[in-house]
Amino acid sequence: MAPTGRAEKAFSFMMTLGISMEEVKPVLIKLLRVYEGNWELIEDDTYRTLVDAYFDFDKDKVVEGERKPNGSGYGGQNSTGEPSLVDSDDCHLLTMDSSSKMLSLEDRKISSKNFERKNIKPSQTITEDVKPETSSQASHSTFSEVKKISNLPRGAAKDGESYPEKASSAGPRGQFENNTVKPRAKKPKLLTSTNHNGDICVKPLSTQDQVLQSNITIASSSRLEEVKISLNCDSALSGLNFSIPDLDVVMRFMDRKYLSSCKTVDPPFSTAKLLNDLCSIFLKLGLRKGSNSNQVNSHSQQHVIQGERKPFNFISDITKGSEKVKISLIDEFGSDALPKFNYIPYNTIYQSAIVSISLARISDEGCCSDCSGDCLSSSLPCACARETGGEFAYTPQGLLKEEFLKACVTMKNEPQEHHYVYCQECPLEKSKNEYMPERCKGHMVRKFIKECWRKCGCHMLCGNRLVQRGITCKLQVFLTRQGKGWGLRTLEDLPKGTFICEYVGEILTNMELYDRIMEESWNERHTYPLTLDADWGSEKGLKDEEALCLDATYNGNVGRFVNHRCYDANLIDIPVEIESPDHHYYHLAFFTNKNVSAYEELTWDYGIDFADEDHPIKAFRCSCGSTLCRDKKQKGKGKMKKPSS
Ligand SMILES: C[S@@+](CC[C@H](N)C(=O)[O-])C[C@H]1O[C@@H](n2cnc3c(N)ncnc32)[C@H](O)[C@@H]1O
Repeated sequence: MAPTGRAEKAFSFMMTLGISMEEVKPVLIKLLRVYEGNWELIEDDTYRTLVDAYFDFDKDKVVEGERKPNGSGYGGQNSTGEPSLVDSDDCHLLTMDSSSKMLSLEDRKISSKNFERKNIKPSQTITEDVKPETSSQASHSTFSEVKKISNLPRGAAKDGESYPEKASSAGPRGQFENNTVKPRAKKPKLLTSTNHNGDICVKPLSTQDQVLQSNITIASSSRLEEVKISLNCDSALSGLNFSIPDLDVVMRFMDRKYLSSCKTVDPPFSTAKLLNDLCSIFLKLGLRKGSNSNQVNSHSQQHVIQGERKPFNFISDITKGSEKVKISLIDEFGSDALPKFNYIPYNTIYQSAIVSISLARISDEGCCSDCSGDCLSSSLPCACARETGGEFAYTPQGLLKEEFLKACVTMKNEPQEHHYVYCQECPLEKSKNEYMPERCKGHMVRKFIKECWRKCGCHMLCGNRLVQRGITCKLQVFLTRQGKGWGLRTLEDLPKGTFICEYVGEILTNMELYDRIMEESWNERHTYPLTLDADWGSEKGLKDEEALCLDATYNGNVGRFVNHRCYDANLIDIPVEIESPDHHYYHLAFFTNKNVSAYEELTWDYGIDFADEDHPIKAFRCSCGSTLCRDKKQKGKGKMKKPSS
């Protein structure tokens, strides 16, 4: 029996706590029985009941060993005196009731093996074997090469024409000045191995030295750890199946116990109790992990012999600590290789791109040096709101304003002739054929947001500094089921207008991108370049070094995982000016354009025109699943009308 949508969501949520489907399933079935199928009670308060029930179940199973007869377990009362939910006999029967689509116990055990660092080979870094690239090859482009560039995701299209998508720029948080990505090795093999090192993987499985590790820092006053709280594990634990649990998971259990459930206001609360609980949760999770990891080894051997099962993968933070929030990655099916790229939180110049950032270029009229505090709370909008017609684009709650969002969505979905500008010499056409470039096909005029920046007098927490403060939502990279590869989803409900993330990559000139595509076979399954062309049409004689693109193939952030959806995607990409007053360079930020529920995939419309016969080689066969899908080659698709916004 395949899990229902609600069960799937519950499993996905528990996965984020590092608990597999196999482990959750018996508890969930029990709860459903006890609550007579009332899902609300289970889903309430972000699955609090399920987590608590699982935890009690797990505790009884692992710590107490053999379950006692009815009365002391889930059928009676648990140690906290709360009614328990499952009895041991049923539990056994229910565990046998595994559906073929769910991970079996073997899956879970084997999967843990994949957490081992050895499964992700120590990578060569991007600094190895590097040679600078030249862009000179571009001038020798042939017709077939020209065709290849059409493989890129393309920008919002005008009447059936489409162009490389726009993206935006560099270090919103002011980090990229003079940061140049070291020249990339020419062989993709080298580069693609730069991906995940130990920092971002779940720790290796239980070993004696881990077991005996002590003084594990759980909190500190700052990174310097002037004052810190450490956990000290008793060496007697080495005699048990104990392995250091993932601290992130421990903290989430604590959050759940105290914060999400508002237990902090209960009379029994005390700091000492909280810290004791932290220790006991650490112990319980460690024992669970230890007992799992012991089983892993034997089963992973079985895996090799039988060659049937593949592990699933879980990485607790793909950002390597470079974002304010951790972003996990999960492959519930164990069916795909881990993504190979280097995580960077800010756009970074690859080599020749010119991105002028200087305070002198920001005029006094172009910033708000006289402001202080929060610009959004002042009675008159400051100079930084001029770009958006004298009104700030953001609400005091940190969301995009409804009217602004609506105007952007309308422009994207229903572009009019006057929404386009045309270059005299289009960099895109020039990169395809330098000597006889074709006529510019037009670039969509974009609505920009302008954020306050360093010359402004306001606070870093000013409401007009949203994108530059970085990602704050709970996000997860996951393996999609529709053959789209990896995708991005939210782990929490998000209101319309929420900032999700930027699209971050290497800043390349258009020529460099072309060279990159030509030099390499570019046979990769997925492609990640975008064109920052919002300003191309409005300037005469744009220099090559000013016609910029972003490529997240080798270096990028979580934005590189956002898949395409035709028309009714839940994200919209909006150009944001932060540190660079000219619009050669800008940031491309994703915002939700509707309310999005937890565990929904986040998608944006790449603007690809699948019907464009001039570009027979498509970037991909679209499987977005939208009833408005533009890829009419997909079976069962008729002529689709654009939605009105
Ligand atoms: C920017 S990447 C998105 C992340 C990518 N899925 C991955 O696994 O890394 C763009 C690529 O994802 C795939 N993709 C995105 N949206 C898709 C869709 N609607 N249908 C099929 N493939 C899609 C295509 O291979 C495309 O070249």
